[in-house]
Amino acid sequence: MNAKTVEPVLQVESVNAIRGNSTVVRDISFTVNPGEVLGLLGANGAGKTTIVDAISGFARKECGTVRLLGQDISRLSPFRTAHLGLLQVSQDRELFGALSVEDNLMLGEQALTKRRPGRPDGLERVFTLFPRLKDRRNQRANSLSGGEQQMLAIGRALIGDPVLLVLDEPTSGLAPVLVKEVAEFLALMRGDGLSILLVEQNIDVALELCDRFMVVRNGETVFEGVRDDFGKDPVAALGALYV
Ligand SMILES: Nc1ncnc2c1ncn2[C@@H]1O[C@H](COP(=O)(O)OP(=O)(O)OP(=O)(O)O)[C@@H](O)[C@H]1O
Repeated sequence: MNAKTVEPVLQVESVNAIRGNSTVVRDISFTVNPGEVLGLLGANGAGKTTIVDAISGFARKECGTVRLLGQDISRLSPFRTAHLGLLQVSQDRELFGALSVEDNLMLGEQALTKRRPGRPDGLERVFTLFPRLKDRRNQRANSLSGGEQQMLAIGRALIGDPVLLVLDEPTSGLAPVLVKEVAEFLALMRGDGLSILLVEQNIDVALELCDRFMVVRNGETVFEGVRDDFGKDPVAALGALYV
């Protein structure tokens, strides 16, 4: 495939983003190509969430451009970017605890229905990918394990048929056994050819899943590259970029 002919799913150009009254992210530029998993990495407070929030419209941009499949989405609200297929799963998952697994998933389908009316059943596609959600379809979301809740939050985004899936630290706060489980279902999604922007602090998970890596520190990009760029000890090389 000729790389020059492939239109990126996401193009971010020279974005500065604001939290409160401060510019906490400066001059961020990157692309996500179709079927690629781009890892956005960095230590606590480096600016990862602000970057993805600026892309999806949750955080204010001071300047810069964001394009989704070539369309300028820089000034759109999160609601509009979601309807164009940029679906973000936030760190706190934002599930409706008192609602069933199935009802939580059906809420995700609303984004799809507005964008592409008439598309057939997404629920079954999610249940095929995550049979455990099918087993628990009538259970309340707040009765699920942490890993299952993450699976549900991602399933709800998948049901909206994302052009780009943005995952903000899906393994955050999970016990090691659940981190492994989440990594396994992310690998399944990767195999499905989804385009994913993955915010991740866990170096092992990132190295396992990402095609390319971008590391930020103090709101600026300090590294962009592929696994081979890390040399013989990628865990150490990547860890050194965090500090
Ligand atoms: N509402 C706010 N007002 C001012 N500064 C903020 C606000 N929210 C976040 N910040 C600051 O912005 C910077 C970037 O935070 P951000 O949450 O994007 O980092 P992060 O890399 O996602 O961190 P974490 O991994 O802890 O979620 C931090 O220095 C943080 O203190």
